[in-house]
Amino acid sequence: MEKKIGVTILTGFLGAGKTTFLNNLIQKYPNTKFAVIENEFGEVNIDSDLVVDNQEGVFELSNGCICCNLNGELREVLRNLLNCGKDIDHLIVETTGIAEPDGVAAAFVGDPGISRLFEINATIGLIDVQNFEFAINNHPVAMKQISFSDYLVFTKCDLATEEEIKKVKFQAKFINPLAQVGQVSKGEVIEKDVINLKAYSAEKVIERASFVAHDHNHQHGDVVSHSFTFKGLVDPVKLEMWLSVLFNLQFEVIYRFKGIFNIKGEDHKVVIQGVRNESKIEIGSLWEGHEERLNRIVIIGKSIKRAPIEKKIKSILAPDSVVL
Ligand SMILES: Nc1nc2c(ncn2[C@@H]2O[C@H](COP(=O)(O)OP(=O)(O)OP(=O)(O)O)[C@@H](O)[C@H]2O)c(=O)[nH]1
Repeated sequence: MEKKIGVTILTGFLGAGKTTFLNNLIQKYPNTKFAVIENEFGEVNIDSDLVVDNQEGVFELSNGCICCNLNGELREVLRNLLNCGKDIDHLIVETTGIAEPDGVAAAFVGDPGISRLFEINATIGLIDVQNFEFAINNHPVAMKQISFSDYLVFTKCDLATEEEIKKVKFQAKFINPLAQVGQVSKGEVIEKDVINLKAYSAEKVIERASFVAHDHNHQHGDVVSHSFTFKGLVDPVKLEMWLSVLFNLQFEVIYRFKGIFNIKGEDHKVVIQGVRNESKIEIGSLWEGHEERLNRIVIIGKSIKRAPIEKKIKSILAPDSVVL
């Protein structure tokens, strides 16, 4: 099978340090051939001129926001990128500071033509520790960016005290308990192997889910994250019906969905992720003999109530199942 091009999406509120991070990232991997897509809201794309040392080219998407009206053009740029004859290992998409990253990720997850050739690695969310409070209190999109990220990088740590950094990290983890975290100060190259996070792989989802405490909810403003753990065999047809309603009708309030299911008739863990109105279903590892077959779900979104989901969970279990 042809090797897919890894895709990393950079998100973060205006001025959070996305372009700075991008340049550091490219320098960190001198042997990786990067293509970069820069989306800028204005007609003139300045950020593309700020990307340094990139051999494989910077593709621009200007005068609109990639998460909404430029999504068709994103597909066009991806096609051009594949046809340009360059040997590309990894694609980085820098979104505008006001973009909703799920719309961009959905293009890579849901479009079969794209997902055949590109493999989403992760969404990296940049958080300016100094501007965090202002951004989340005044701009719902900043909340969404944090909620959706797989890896959160706290920037401008050189300008804040340890105490301030700790407070921001605590709050961000509260908003998104699934994300891994890192931090940078000006000019630093991030240590983590960020282009190989593989956050969308079944194994990584299973690994991250184990970090989230059982059955709880976190609330920050109107963004809430609920996690559920329950025993029993899940009926695949009922599950599919529920998720299809969730992803098609409620995707505007559900920012992120990750679930590991014990499906009736299946010896492997089934991992389902929701990205906007698209979903990704993967067969994960085998349930080990000694392992307790627990279903786990994490949902992050806006003003989501816990009780209806609990009710729904009971209704997707096969009739002979035991509920925790
Ligand atoms: N002190 C300090 N400044 C930083 C750091 N990261 C970025 N900056 C500065 O913050 C400003 C904004 O950084 P950018 O990388 O352009 O931020 P951006 O998120 O790409 O900005 P937009 O594209 O406008 O949303 C620049 O002046 C950077 O030099 C950091 O870790 N420490």
